[in-house]
Amino acid sequence: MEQPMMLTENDEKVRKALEKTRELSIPDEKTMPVLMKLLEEVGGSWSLVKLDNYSALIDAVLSVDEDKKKLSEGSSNGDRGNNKLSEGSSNGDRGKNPKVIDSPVSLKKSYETRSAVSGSSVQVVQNNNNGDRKRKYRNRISDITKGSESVEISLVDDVGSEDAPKFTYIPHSIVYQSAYVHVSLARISDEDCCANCKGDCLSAELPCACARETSGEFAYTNEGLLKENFLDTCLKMKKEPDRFHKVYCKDCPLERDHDKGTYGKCDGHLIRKFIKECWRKCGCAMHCGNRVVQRGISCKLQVYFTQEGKGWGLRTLQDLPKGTFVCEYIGEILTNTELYDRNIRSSGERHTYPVTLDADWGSEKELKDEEALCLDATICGNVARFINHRCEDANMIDIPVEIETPDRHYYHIAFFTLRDVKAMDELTWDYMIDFNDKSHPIKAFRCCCGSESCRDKKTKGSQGKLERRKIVPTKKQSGSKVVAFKRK
Ligand SMILES: C[S@@+](CC[C@H](N)C(=O)[O-])C[C@H]1O[C@@H](n2cnc3c(N)ncnc32)[C@H](O)[C@@H]1O
Repeated sequence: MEQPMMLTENDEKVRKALEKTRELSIPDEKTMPVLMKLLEEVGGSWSLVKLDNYSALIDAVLSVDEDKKKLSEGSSNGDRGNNKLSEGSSNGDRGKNPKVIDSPVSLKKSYETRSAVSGSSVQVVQNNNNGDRKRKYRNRISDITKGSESVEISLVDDVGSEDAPKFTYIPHSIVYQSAYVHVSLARISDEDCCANCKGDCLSAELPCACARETSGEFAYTNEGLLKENFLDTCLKMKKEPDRFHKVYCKDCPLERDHDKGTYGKCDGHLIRKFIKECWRKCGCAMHCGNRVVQRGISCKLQVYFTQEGKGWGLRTLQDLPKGTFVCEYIGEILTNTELYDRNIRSSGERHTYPVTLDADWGSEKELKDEEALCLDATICGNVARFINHRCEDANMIDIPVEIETPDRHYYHIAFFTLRDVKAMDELTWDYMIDFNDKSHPIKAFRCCCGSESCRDKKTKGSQGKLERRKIVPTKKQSGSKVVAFKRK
């Protein structure tokens, strides 16, 4: 008699497989028996199990759940015979029974095909009880970044109802057409860099020129977290902007009536606190503690389909301490006019993704159109395009970061955690929408944030219902907000 395959969690290969399924919140107890069965089926071939980022294993584990569900549905219909859970393929009744695991040959064939479509939604072809072949979509993309970030970011849809989001993943913002973003070494003066530094600026006896922006103290701790006092001041500025200094544009792009070519009164732009990171002209190394955002995403993140009616959302797969850099807001860099034109042409999509870069708008007498910029992640963007809004008690904040140019028409927007965040918690951001601003020409979405302090009072009792409405910023509050337009 053949000996059953013995697997232990200490086995390196098993450990790696379990890591993958844990990312999808599948407990090890559920994975282990399926993994053993799968290995038996494929003749112990780990290369088949690992193929396409463990898709065979993940599918097999998820199929067990689906099959159990079908079995219980079937038994309540008095249809027990046809829905018996198939233990492999030996009963010759495949047409009627949902499959648990394919034969090695079909498995290999199916996953070879799947590898070719890796990065798009996975189509599972299943037989239903009547033997009809029906298509069911279960979105699970192992890495939406397509290898462009240093970590993989998966996308899962437990609800199983939604098509995979259509957008192009880009890890860095790109000028769409007319935006003026001029990055040049000549523009970086000696005061804006630390050419004489070496290694890690945070370990130096005295803070270098790059700490000047943050009053001679680096914004980051030696552990790579944003300092608490810096975070707290940024939060205060966001919550109580009227207590802080504002600057006013002569012709504010947010107040422009694009049809008449006239401008309303500027509501003012907060003088925001910037982080300034070391960059190319600096003498320090890439591991310098004052280079956090530019090193990119390092947390384990996942895009998932929310249950509350917010569409896709972003969650963390690991505990994150307060002050952790999560990701940057990446998108196409558009001028305000380009965004206006894009919005006019858009057919009122449910989700919108533009964010203004208005931190410097009031500091000049005249702001040219090619200098009034925003980031639009609708067509091209990174994982931040999935961050949903939460009123008042969001767990992240957006902070402007200067990296490659001291010219503040263009800067980075980085998200940091505002408190300790637990693994599997949704990552949220307060978009600063005034849901009660009836005078605004474009209505915001109906908020389903679930916060006790939700500002969208009129939606109380109607959570989960979605309306086709557009994000708009409040004119009274400040921060990296979505762009407003004057529309007839
Ligand atoms: C930047 S996107 C966030 C990702 C989006 N949920 C998706 O599926 O692509 C912003 C859009 O998400 C939705 N959204 C974000 N936060 C929400 C909330 N608290 N309640 C309802 N919808 C929300 C709105 O449709 C909004 O226009």
